[in-house]
Amino acid sequence: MTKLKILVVAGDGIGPEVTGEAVRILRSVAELGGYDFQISEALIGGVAIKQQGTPLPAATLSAALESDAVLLGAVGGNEFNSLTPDKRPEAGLLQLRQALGGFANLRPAFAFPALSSNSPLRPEVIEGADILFVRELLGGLYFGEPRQWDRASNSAWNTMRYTRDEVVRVARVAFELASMRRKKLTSVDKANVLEVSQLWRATVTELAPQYPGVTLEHQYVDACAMHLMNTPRNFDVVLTENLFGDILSDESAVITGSLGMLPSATIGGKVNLYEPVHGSAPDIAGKGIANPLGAILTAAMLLRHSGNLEQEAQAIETAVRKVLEQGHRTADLVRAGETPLSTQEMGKLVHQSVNEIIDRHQAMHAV
Ligand SMILES: NC(=O)C1=CN([C@@H]2O[C@H](COP(=O)(O)OP(=O)(O)OC[C@H]3O[C@@H](n4cnc5c(N)ncnc54)[C@H](O)[C@@H]3O)[C@@H](O)[C@H]2O)C=CC1
Ligand SMILES: CC(C)CC(=O)C(=O)O
Ligand SMILES: [Mg+2]
Repeated sequence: MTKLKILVVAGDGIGPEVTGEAVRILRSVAELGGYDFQISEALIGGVAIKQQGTPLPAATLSAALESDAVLLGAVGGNEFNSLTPDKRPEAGLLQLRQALGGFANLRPAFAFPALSSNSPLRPEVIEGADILFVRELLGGLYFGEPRQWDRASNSAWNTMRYTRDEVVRVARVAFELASMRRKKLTSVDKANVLEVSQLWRATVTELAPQYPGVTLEHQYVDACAMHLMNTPRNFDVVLTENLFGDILSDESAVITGSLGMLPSATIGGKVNLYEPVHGSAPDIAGKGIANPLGAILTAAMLLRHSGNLEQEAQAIETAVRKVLEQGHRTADLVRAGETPLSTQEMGKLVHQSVNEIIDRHQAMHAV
């Protein structure tokens, strides 16, 4: 029997709202499949600062390290904006990522046919677009030392630093995933001006002969940002460093129709970390209107990568597609004149649909 110890760190803003819907579905998958999912919760981010004075309490960190998978909502909030980065809710997430050790953040972004009119891009541009970002998650500017805001000299600096080994390990993940997909890898950098990008490009190029079935191309990040919007179908797997991947994956929400649609999984470390791509969305938090589909699709990635439950992962993905095809939309996806569903209403519809798909599958196999 599949056993999974899942730690849920819902965090701030819409984090608890959207993870609530993902967890409801995970519990249901466990019940229908007879799996043993032990799901517990812990504090992270702004809520942890308020209750315990730190964005990543020791109890959260140890519970995370003892889990098979961590499901995160989002962290951050406007009330923390005046704090220095090391004290902010986001620091808790960066510390957690570092401790869990996952360095390859997989961020799929693809066009849902039912949402083609939600994208400002023309339907013929996005139709069939299916991109997998492999974003390096433990290096670059977010972690590089030195970092400082020196008020005396009115200057500030961060450091983008990578070692060859750090590039090799994430590039291997990207090459391998590309070889299982459409066999094209686009490595994104800024090698025309940054030494760190020259190391990145040289390292990726050096690995390429080990993956003869994969076509490798390089793009500068500025041009890539434009190509993603003009010709998204030309991309298969996109490999990039931490900051560039953060930006390009949010940009690619335009292909899908909403940032609220995008899931992610971080693999390669001691414990995999699963989080939707979006943040805590303070502008809509507490209203019950956030789109839970990114978080729900994140739960599907958790079942696939940590539970080896491919069938259940696909059941969730199919349910999301179906509910969208039936015309159901949260506020971020409605068009003029349409009535939006609440977060919970959308979650319940997907939940129902997942149950029906799994029930049907079980009935077929019982015959
Ligand atoms: N993984 C994480 O915990 C992340 C945290 N953040 C933090 O979140 C806070 C807010 O950052 P923003 O730049 O506003 O980014 P954001 O991703 O929270 O929101 C950007 C825009 O997208 C909308 N949006 C995001 N998720 C949505 C959803 N599920 N349904 C409907 N609409 C959605 C928001 O309403 C907002 O208009 C900041 O403190 C930031 O540092 C940002 C990104 C990732
Ligand atoms: C630490 C996070 C706030 C950075 C981010 O935006 C992300 O990982 O998507
Ligand atoms: Mg981001």
